[in-house]
Amino acid sequence: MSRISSSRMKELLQVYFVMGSQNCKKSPESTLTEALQGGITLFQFREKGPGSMSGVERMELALHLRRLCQEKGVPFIVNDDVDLALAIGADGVHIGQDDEEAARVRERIGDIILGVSAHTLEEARLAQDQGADYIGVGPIYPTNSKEDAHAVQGPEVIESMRAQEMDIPIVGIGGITSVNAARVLEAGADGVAVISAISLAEDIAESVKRLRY
Ligand SMILES: Cc1ncc(COP(=O)(O)OP(=O)(O)O)c(N)n1
Ligand SMILES: Cc1ncsc1CCOP(=O)(O)O
Ligand SMILES: [Mg+2]
Repeated sequence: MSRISSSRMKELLQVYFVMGSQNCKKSPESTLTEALQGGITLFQFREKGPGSMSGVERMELALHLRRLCQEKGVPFIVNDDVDLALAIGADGVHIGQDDEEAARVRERIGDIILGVSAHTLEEARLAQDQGADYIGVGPIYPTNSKEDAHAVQGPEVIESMRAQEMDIPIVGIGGITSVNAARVLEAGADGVAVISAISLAEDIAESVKRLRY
């Protein structure tokens, strides 16, 4: 296997659904099934925060959701937990600045997808040098889905990274909806990463379609 190409990574980032059972009104299985029917291009299992599962229950949920993604050919990324990603044969891992160091994670995971959160140009450059395939930038807008989120940055942070010749695949995250997604793409993002605009939507498949450009 070899590392994913930048052009393929950019395609996969178009509508990136990030979710754990704690984010869902319906069951996580139905929520993901409907999101897949709507056309999400990438999925991140983020079972974390108040109300989330742990232990065997969490592992079983991960395996079930991974199977749903496999059936639709959508890559399955695990948030934070490199051991879980390796144990279940995930397609990738997403880590932040407070997680295990990106260079070390790259050594452990081989060529599967590595996403790293970056809030500044310096963090973005370091992530790229340490083997990230994409960076997640945000929160772009205010979010209710992450208690310890950094300060809101606005789409300008992506504009400024692109102006400094950062060509790495970028996904914006935080408070993104069908109303403001176009602005995030205009700023230079390759796609949008979303929790609540999909997981809490009345019509989940339709909410995904409205995020696709
Ligand atoms: C696509 C994407 N971008 C950013 C994040 C945030 O990661 P992190 O800063 O490690 O925070 P947690 O999600 O772990 O709480 C993400 N998960 N996905
Ligand atoms: C995981 C994460 N990282 C930065 S903001 C955020 C939460 C995004 O959730 P929402 O799309 O509901 O604002
Ligand atoms: Mg993290």
